[in-house]
Amino acid sequence: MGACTAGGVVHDVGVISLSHVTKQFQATRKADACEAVRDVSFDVESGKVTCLLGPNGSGKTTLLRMLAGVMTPTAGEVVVAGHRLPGELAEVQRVVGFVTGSTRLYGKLTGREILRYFGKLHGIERKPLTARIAELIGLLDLGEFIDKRVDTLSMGMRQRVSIARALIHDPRVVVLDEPTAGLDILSSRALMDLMLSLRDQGRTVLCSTHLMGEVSLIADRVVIIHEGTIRFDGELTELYEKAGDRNLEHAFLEVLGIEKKEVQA
Ligand SMILES: Nc1ncnc2c1ncn2[C@@H]1O[C@H](COP(=O)(O)OP(=O)(O)OP(=O)(O)O)[C@@H](O)[C@H]1O
Repeated sequence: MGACTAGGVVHDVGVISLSHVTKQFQATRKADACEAVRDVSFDVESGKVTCLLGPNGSGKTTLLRMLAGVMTPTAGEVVVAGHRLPGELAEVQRVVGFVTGSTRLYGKLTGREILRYFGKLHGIERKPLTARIAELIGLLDLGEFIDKRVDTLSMGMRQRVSIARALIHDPRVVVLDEPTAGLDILSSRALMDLMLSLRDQGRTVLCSTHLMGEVSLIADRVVIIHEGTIRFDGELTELYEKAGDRNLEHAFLEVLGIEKKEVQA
């Protein structure tokens, strides 16, 4: 793993490293065969927020699942913080926090009980775990509902507990799949602030989103995927340069090669 310096801060290059990664799904009774991700290679560095963008079905979730170790590539190599997947899954799970909308929380437990349970699974001692839970309650504003049963919470409240659960072990690599889906403006802002503060602490943050407003607020770097292949990989400033005096949405559509059709329609 190399290092580069930007603004006097040393960043680890390639904290997440994907090399020629492909994922094919076999045909089932419910779905056709599909190549969701095709020959994808890129590195994600620490001390930056990288946003992964792409239309519905472009392969974002599949890609994020593979680098969080919950799905195995058909071909190619995934290395996270120096640990190769799938062989070193336990090591990867120790350093990665994966926030995904598909996380199911056990409804009969309270948020605090869930955080305690996962904290213990990560081997965190009682005292530091109590302190970490208190910290996350503050950061994600969970105070009002942390002691209520999860099956009595709203979708947005559950999402906030789910984010806290993914961050309980204070991971150095944070991977978030559309984390603000279902959150109100205040909670979305709080989460974006949290991502920025993780970045400022030198963590690696990779986040998928559909919202250009979010991208402009938090992204240092943008990766655009379409039909399973990478179409853009660069600094946010480069995407702004593509946009010229237009907005980011135009630059996004241009990268996808569908801007002209949209304008002519
Ligand atoms: N388990 C699966 N079996 C078969 N095909 C799948 C499976 N999971 C995803 N796919 C297909 O892989 C492609 C990429 O899906 P993926 O969920 O990664 O897209 P996405 O970019 O996250 O989309 P969205 O923005 O809608 O969440 C889609 O064509 C999808 O139908």
